[in-house]
Amino acid sequence: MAVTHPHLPGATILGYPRIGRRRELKRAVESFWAGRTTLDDLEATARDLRRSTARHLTGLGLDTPGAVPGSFSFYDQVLDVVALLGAVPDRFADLTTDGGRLPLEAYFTVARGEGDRPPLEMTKWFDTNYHYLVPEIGPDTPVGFADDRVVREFTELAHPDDGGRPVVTRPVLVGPVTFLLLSKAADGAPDDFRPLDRLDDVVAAYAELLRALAAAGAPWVQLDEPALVTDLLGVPFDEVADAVRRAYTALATDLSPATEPALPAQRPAILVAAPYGDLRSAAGDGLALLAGTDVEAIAVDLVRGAVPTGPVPGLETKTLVAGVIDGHNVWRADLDTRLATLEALAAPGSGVGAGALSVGTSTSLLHVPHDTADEPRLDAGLRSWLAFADQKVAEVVTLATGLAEGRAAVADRLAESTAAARSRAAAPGVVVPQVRARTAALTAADAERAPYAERAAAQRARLDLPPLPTTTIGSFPQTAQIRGARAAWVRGELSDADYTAAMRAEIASTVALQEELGLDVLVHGEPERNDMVQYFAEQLDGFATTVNGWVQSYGSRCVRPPILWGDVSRPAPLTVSWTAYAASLTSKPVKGMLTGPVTILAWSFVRDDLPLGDTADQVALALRDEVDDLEAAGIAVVQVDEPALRELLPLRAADHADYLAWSVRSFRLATAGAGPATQVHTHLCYSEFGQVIGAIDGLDADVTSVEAARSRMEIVPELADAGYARGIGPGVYDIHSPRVPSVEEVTELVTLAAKAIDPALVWVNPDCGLKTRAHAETRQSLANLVTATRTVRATL
Ligand code: MET
Ligand SMILES: [Zn+2]
Repeated sequence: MAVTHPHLPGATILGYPRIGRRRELKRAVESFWAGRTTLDDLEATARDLRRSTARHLTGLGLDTPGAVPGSFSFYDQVLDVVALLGAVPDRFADLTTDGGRLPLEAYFTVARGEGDRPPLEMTKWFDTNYHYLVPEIGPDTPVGFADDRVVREFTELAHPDDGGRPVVTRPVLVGPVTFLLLSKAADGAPDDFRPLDRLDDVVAAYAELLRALAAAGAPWVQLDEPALVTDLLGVPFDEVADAVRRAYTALATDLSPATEPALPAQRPAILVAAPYGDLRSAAGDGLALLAGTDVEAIAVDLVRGAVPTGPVPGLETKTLVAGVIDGHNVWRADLDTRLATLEALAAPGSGVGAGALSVGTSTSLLHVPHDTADEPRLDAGLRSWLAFADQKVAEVVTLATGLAEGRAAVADRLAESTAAARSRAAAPGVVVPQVRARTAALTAADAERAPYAERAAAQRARLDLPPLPTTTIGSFPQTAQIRGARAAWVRGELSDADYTAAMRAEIASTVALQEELGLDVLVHGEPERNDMVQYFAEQLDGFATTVNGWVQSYGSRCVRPPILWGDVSRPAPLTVSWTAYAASLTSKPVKGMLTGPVTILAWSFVRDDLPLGDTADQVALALRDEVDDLEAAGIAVVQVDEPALRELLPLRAADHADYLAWSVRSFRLATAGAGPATQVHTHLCYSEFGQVIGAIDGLDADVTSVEAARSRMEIVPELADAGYARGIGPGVYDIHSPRVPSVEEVTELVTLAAKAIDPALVWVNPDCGLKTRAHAETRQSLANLVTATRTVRATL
């Protein structure tokens, strides 16, 4: 039975950036890690940040109880649930206190590892650039209500001790089903054990938390269940549905202890949020599923997901939070059309039958920067088309006012939004006829190179490489000295000429090092690149970069994604002078290094007024021109990195074919201008590639290097089984740690690879670029890699 509950406020957001407008939390956490401040200092900074954020959001118009999300986290929202439950892996068990509580210091240890205790693994959160920590759950992992931090954070804002304005927030947590579906089985768990087997225990702990929140006076709680919008978790919909039904039947009930049945319902009203995609798919109807439970409200993503039309049984007793403002991108919304969507949903004749309607964001605003006002250097026109988190809050509030009071009440804001949309559509650079004409004229032949056999022969003749050629993935250590030179150059303290000289000196020593080590295909080392996407975005037309547009990538790590706002073209060569300089220093082949179209899009804010595949073609053509210029400069090997190929894979299986078609095509467009004697490499990392094996083959690169050390070359037999028959460089050591791999270790992995596929195809290289490593360990690791390769070569 549903409890009587207050209506959800008319306007809300699913979450807000938590790192701080000036990255206060990042600084505070890092200085605590460095031992410069105490735990008390850190807690105090965090409390101030929560307080100022809550009051700020109230001031922006989220001013009714429950409207402000309590979405703070010290590191990661999934790790927060691990802490809530005390569900820490055995190797950290000694860090918990009585009752399984994980003190904050230990919380960070679980996130970051310590000595020989590796941290939880990290992986991408749905189709975003945010990384969460993967819980490890086994049959005996402790699960209980171990930590009341959520309750304390609620209370501290509802009853502030600084005499300031109280804010009644809506605590936000990852829901129990999504938590378990994102977990992996703990080491040593029986083969048939799945984390979801612990659902009842986890739900019991959430029920206790809900009781405690109710006792503290929380009217609402938000449980995020994005597991409902994806087919990528490998669990059939029926099983997810069954888990959701069980969890929310247990939670959305009167939680009074059985011994005191006369007590009123002892829990907050529950909002289940399903961000990042469509609740309804060929696999099943998640909206009907949630509507059939007794939760009080459901938040749907109406940016990615379709707007429901027909009746949804059960929805008549619930609030529908219509996520019409994109939480995942930076564009100002066309409020007029969004309001029309809301009006249609709210109309008594709409047939959807929601009991009440709230206006919300499609996802948490975690994925966008704070405020466009912090970007004074951005072109004023472009800035007026953007909405960062604060602008999005204002949009939500405007729409809610328009819905409640009629269009007249927000007429001026609707008009402003329409005017911004018009100015954007008409602005120079948004549509560039020459760029459009070039993509429109593309034919299938533009994505085709000569047959592989012909290429392979031409490349053999030109490059004359030994069997098992050795190479690296591109970057060499980005030392403090390199970064210092760049910072001084950006500040204007180092002249262009001096900066170029400093980078050239770095390139020269990197080339010398590779020659000394005896590597076969050299690289220039990428010292001039601040970041593998930003470097290109800064030079291509159609992109803008920000100064304060930080978004959390993981933990205290933040990135500033470029904004792709217009048609993309290449005004001048991007990389040629550096690569050509490196090549002038050696007689060995030097590999040119480009970032591929999919990765450039994945790590930027992309435009919403052109299909992604079309934008990818534009980027591809810019890169194609660069490949031409590299060839003309005599470069014989060009690598186009696509580490994000798997990351952009849509959450729904039905969308995969289309995505794989345009992503593969854009890579081929970028590279197919290369003549047969030019060897094209690609590089993939960061994920399991099982789901995109066909696409890897489809890229038609002459050589593919791929992260493989931690999985012990697993990808090689998979590729061989799929009929892949071009060069393959499975990574032979993990570059994420300073550990130097031994000769024996590398020998073993190279041997493994050479057994799993035709040894004539195998290349030897690290898992990924070396930019985060130090010099000494890099030299030693690569020396071992070369020695090991020579040993295996001798056996062939
Ligand atoms: C994340 S993939 C990185 C590839 C790039 N060429 C590098 O070596 O840094
Ligand atoms: Zn990589």
